[in-house]
This record gives sequence, structure tokens and C-alpha cells, in this order.
Amino acid sequence: MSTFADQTFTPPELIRNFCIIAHIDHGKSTLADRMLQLTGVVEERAMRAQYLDRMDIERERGITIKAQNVRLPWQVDGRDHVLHMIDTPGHVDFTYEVSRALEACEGTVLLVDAAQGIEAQTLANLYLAMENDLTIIPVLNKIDLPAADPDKYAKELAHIVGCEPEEVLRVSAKTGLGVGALLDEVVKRVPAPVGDADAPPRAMIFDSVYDTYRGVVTYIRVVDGKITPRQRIRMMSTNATHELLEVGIISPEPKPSVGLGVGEVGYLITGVKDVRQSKVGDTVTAEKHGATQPLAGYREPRPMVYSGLYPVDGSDYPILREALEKLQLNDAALTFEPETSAALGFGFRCGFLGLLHLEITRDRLEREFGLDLISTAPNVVYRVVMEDGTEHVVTNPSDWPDGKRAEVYEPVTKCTIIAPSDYIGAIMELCQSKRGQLGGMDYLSEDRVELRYTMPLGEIIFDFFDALKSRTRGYASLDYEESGEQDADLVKVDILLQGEPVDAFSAIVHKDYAYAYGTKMASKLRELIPRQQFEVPIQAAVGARVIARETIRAMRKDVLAKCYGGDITRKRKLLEKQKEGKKRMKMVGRVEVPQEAFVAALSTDDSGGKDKGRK
Ligand SMILES: Nc1nc2c(ncn2[C@@H]2O[C@H](COP(=O)(O)OP(=O)(O)OP(=O)(O)O)[C@@H](O)[C@H]2O)c(=O)[nH]1
Repeated sequence: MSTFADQTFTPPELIRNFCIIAHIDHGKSTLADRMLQLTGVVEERAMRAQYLDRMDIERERGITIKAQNVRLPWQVDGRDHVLHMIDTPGHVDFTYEVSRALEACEGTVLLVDAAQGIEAQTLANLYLAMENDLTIIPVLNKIDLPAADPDKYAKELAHIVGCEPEEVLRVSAKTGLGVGALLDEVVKRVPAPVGDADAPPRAMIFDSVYDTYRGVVTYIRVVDGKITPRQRIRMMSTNATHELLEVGIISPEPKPSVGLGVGEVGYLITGVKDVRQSKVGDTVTAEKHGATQPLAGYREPRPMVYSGLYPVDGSDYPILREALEKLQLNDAALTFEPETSAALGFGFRCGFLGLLHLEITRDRLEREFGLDLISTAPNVVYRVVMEDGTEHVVTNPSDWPDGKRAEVYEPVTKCTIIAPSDYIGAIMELCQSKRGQLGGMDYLSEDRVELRYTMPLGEIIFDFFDALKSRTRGYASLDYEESGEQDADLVKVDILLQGEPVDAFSAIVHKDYAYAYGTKMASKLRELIPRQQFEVPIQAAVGARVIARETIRAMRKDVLAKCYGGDITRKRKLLEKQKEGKKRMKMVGRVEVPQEAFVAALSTDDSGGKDKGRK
């Protein structure tokens, strides 16, 4: 332990814990870079853009660090302070994790682009910060830009934060202008952490990542007592105990330390191999004489959106399983279980926090594991109460219960949309068509509004964000959070080929939209499925009632009919070609459906939401 001889625990009154919250692209990473540079944590020559974002250097060092949670020394009035800058995931899918990260802080820098003003994620994060009682330091960034209008946006920002426009700081993260003054303000305005140094230790986990070499690295903020190496600890939500192999701080590389005291932020390593054993939001205490009350109510991450993932090539199934298991090591929120689809074969029913989570996961499976996947249309979780009082939780349309349903509940969200006021009409029209209910509307400045809607999650996960963007020429920003459930008139629409239901195409939709879904799917499939030797009716049905129908007419001749005469090689070639093609066919009853038809029919382009613009 001699290497730690020069270290002591930092007195809480010299500690400031803060985070930076901002809408995407408003300059959070650039500001963090400047802070690293200004505090001397990263030397000038080692500095490069977005230092903290780089995963490759983290890998090279054999430890996956989230350097975003970094310790910065800063002197104010001749006293050396320790600032912990804590990064937040920042996307709506991870709201719970954001709120845990916020809880590890006493203050936050609310960063807004001085040429753009407040956006939906600015507000969403601000509300979370307010719920956590954080001191908010409003800051306008990019004041070096010619298009910046700091006076206008200082008013906007002051209005929502509830302060005077003069209290809004102005910086340029790019040039560094005002960043030193901002750090001074962090020390002055953000309260020092309070905690009981003599109490049994309690530390909150606000992040945990899996590292190939070290196992899980857990990021904690100590509230009471202290955490020291070699100590045995207990996770309060599971009662699992571990020995602490290493405790340290990050500045900006991980450095082992004598331990972490009240108010300090750092990491710990126990050798566990799975992030689900070190869960965000859980409380760490000592195994013996530990605390009895966990810090905040721990909440298991709950999947909100489900989708079936199937390998295009059925023989990839074991690879897909292994890949999902690997991803789960670093993603406590990802759930999956095997499922079989008559149409798509063997695959997995996967649960995600939201659409972005789904897209990221799918992307990683395809890129990192070389898989080719079909994903079924995403759906939310429904609660169905039957007339006899039994209840079903439906995460897959094929589990939709037959029989007499008394009530069906769907998850709803509170949405915030911010856009130029010219688009109010277009936005309202769109939201109404998605069963949205207007909750309120406020002007942020004379030409920008905030609209608040209550909207079913099931409607948002389809093409809502794309539609919003196209109706507002990209100017609208959207954020939403879950907000309970409501009963709704929902039905299951089945798609039948020659009378056989194709499970992969079933969907649960509002009664009023059943017809639209049915006709769209039926006509899409008519385009996608080639003619067969016989006529194939395509039907959309709700229960036994057919609501739409298309027909694929029979093929008149078979392929060999064209081969007259004795050209045997040509005949053989044709037969072989047909056999090749058959491999990529799936049989639905007697109907051959090419793999591509499934991919195209389920493609998210016009049936699933893509909201890549958000973070
Ligand atoms: N002119 C100017 N550009 C800036 C300033 N700060 C950031 N930028 C630019 O704005 C863009 C977004 O900055 P980032 O730091 O990546 O923003 P972010 O909020 O971290 O974005 P994400 O990490 O993608 O959420 C980059 O092109 C930066 O170079 C500034 O003060 N002035």
C-alpha cells in the first residue's frame, strides 16, 4: 500500500460533484475537453478532441474506463478543490440511469447552444435535475459563433430555470473563453456533499461497465462512511457479497487509491463478470456491520419495447445466442428468451428500454458478430384483463389471449415537443392522428413553443419521430418519458397466407387503425411474394373477421415449360437455380415466401420508428 502513502481522503467541504447536461450537439464533450485541459488533468500535447469519448485508448490500457467520470483539481481563493465531473447517458431510453447519475451530483451545468436555444432534451434533463434538487448553473455555449444570439437565449434559459438573465454564464467551449470562470462558479454555487463519515459505508452505483480484462468496473459515489480496498462489500438489492480487489479514482486514467470517503466519486473492481451483479441504482455497503437502509429505491430496468430477432441464416442461431449473452454482460437492461416462429424459425424475443436501445443492440449484433438479422415490428407491453378476472402480460402479439377480454391496457408517455411556432398546426395534426392528447403549450420565446402531449408509447415507437421531423423540416425536437398506462380499444390483426396465419406479421393496433394496417400489409406482401403454382389469397383478419384481402394470381407455366427440345444442360441449370432459390425460401403452409419478402415487409422504413437523430 506504500504507493498510496501520499494520498488521503479529501475533506467533503473541498469536493464538488457536478454533471453537464445538454441537448445533443450543444457541446458537452467539447466543454469537458476544455475542462480537462484547463485543470491540467490532460497535458496540452496529449489533448485531442473529445478526449473523454475515446474507447480505443481505454481498451489499450486494458481497462474499460468511463473516463467521463473524472476528477479535476481546481483552485479557488487559494484553496485546492476536487471537482468530480460525472457523465450522464443523456438519452430518453436511459432515463433511469441518467437520474442515478444526477443523484450522484449536487449541481449541474445546463449547457445550451447560443445559436439554437433550448431543445427537448435540454428540458427533459433539466426537469430530472430539478427533481433531484440539484443546483443548476445555466450556461450558453458557442458564443463565438456569428449566429449566436446570447441575449435572446439567456432570457429563454433564465425563464425556464427561474433566474435572472445576467446569471446565465456565457462560454465558448471551442476557444475556452469563459470556461475558467465557469469552474469558479461550480465551486461557488454547487454545495459541498454532506454525509456521515463515521456511519457504515453507503455508496451509490451510478454506472457499471464490463471490461474484458478486469471484469466489471463499477462507478460509485460514496454518501456515508468509506470504501477501502480488500474490504468485503455487499450489494443491498441482491445481498450478494464480494471482495474489493481495487478502489480508485479517475484522473483521467484510473488510479488505485487508499479508498473513497464521503462525497467522493470513483470506481471499484470486485472481479464479477456480469454487470447485472453490479446494478446501476444499487447501494454498496460493508458485508459486516453494513448499513440497513439503501440510499434510494432501487429499480430493476424494465424493458418497454419488444421485438423478435431472427438470424436470416437459421444456422447462425447459436452465434446469435452467444452474441446476446456477450452483450448482456455489459447491458443490464437487455433481456432475451428463445422463441420460435412458424415463419422465421428459431430466434429470440428481446426486451429493450426503448427504440434507440433496440437499434443500437441490433446494430452491434450485426456489426460486431457478423450476423444478418430479421427483426419483427417492435411492440410495447400490454396488460390484458379477461372477463373471468385473469390477467395476461403480452410482450408478443402471438401471446394475445383468445376469449373474452374485459380490458386492455397500454403504456402511455408524456411527450415534450419543442419547435418553431410556425409548425404548431402540423404538429398538432400529427399528434392527434397518433391518439395524442394535448396537455399544454408554452411559448419559450416569441417564436418557439413547447407542446406537451400524453401519447401511447405504441404509437411513438412506429414512425412518429420521422413524421415529426419531416413535418417540421427537422426543427422539432422530441422527448418522452413513460407515464403509466391507459385502457384502450386494441385488437390483434393477423395476416393470413392461404388461410395460414403468419405469426411474424401479426400486430396489436388500435381498433381504428386495424384496417389501415391490414390493407398496408396485404398489399405490401402481394408485391413481395412471387407467384406460385396456385392462387394465394392474402388476408388480414381481426379474430375471425377478414378486414382486407389481396390475391396473388397463380403462375401459368412452370420454369421448365420454357425449355423445349432436348437441351438437357439448360434444363439442369434451371433446376439447380431453382433449388438454390428454394434454400432462401420459407414455407408458410404450401406457400413459398422468399426471405427477402420478410425482411422487406418487416423493414422499419415505414412500419417501425427510426429516431437516430436523438440521443
Ligand atoms: N463554434 C463553436 N463550436 C462548438 C463549440 N462547442 C462545441 N462546438 C461544436 O459543436 C459540435 C458538437 O459538439 P460536441 O462537444 O460533440 O457536442 P455534444 O453535446 O458533446 O454532442 P454529443 O456528444 O454528440 O452529444 C462539434 O462540432 C463542436 O466542435 C463552441 O463553443 N463554439
